[in-house]
Amino acid sequence: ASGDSVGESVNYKITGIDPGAGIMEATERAIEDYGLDDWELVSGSGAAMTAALKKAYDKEEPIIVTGWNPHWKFSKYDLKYLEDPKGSYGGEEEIHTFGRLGLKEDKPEAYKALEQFKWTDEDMGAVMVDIQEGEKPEDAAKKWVEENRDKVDEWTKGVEKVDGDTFKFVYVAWDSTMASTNVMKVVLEELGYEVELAQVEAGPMYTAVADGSADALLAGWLPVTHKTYYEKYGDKLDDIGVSMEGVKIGLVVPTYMDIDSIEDLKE
Ligand SMILES: C[SH](C)CC(=O)O
Repeated sequence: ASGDSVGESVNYKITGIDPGAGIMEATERAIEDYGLDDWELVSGSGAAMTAALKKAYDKEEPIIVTGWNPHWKFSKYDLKYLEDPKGSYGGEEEIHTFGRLGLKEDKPEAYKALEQFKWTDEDMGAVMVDIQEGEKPEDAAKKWVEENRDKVDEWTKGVEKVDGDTFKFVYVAWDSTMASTNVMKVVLEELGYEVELAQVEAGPMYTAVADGSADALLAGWLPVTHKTYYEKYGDKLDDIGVSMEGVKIGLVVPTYMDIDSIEDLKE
């Protein structure tokens, strides 16, 4: 009912994603920091979160989700981040590429391409929107590579081709990571690699690169989102480089909700 508090209007629930995601740890921290004692963070998956967002948005009902940029939801819906005056979500983040120790010696060509891999949220957004609109991730990636040959040529500048070497990426089914991992699969295949993609949860994504059973991951969100994973595994990872700057995480709501800050959830 309109007289309800924002908490009552969403049954004091924040709709999250997979439990291992760093944004979930950051949201638990926000619940603590802002004293949101009656509130519950509901875990699920990236897909379940966007399905719940669509359902609420289409009926202009209140909903609060764990959100991040880049993400196609911002081009599909009118959304806003809740201000985070206590800084529970940190500030601007970078997406790092982490390789297993020894990768530079074993697969120098792939390593150099990963070092040179750098793109913008618009680039990634184009792939994400195509996937969200029904294109297979690999087809959306192929289309982007063909339409952005100049950028891809920068990534592969000075990189020798190989003949059938294997390469294994691990990734979590976050829309942003599916876009980057499928694009780099196409790029490494053009260099002659046999590329395998393994979809895993966030913890296993880090342990696979740390124990060397996978070659690389493209979703190292730092300094805040994956701080815990980096503290645990950082000494067993090679930080190959930053593929994107200026990304962010936080709580996101439709603009039709008249709240502006995480503080407003306290009422
Ligand atoms: C792509 S999501 C911000 C990643 C995460 O929360 O761990």
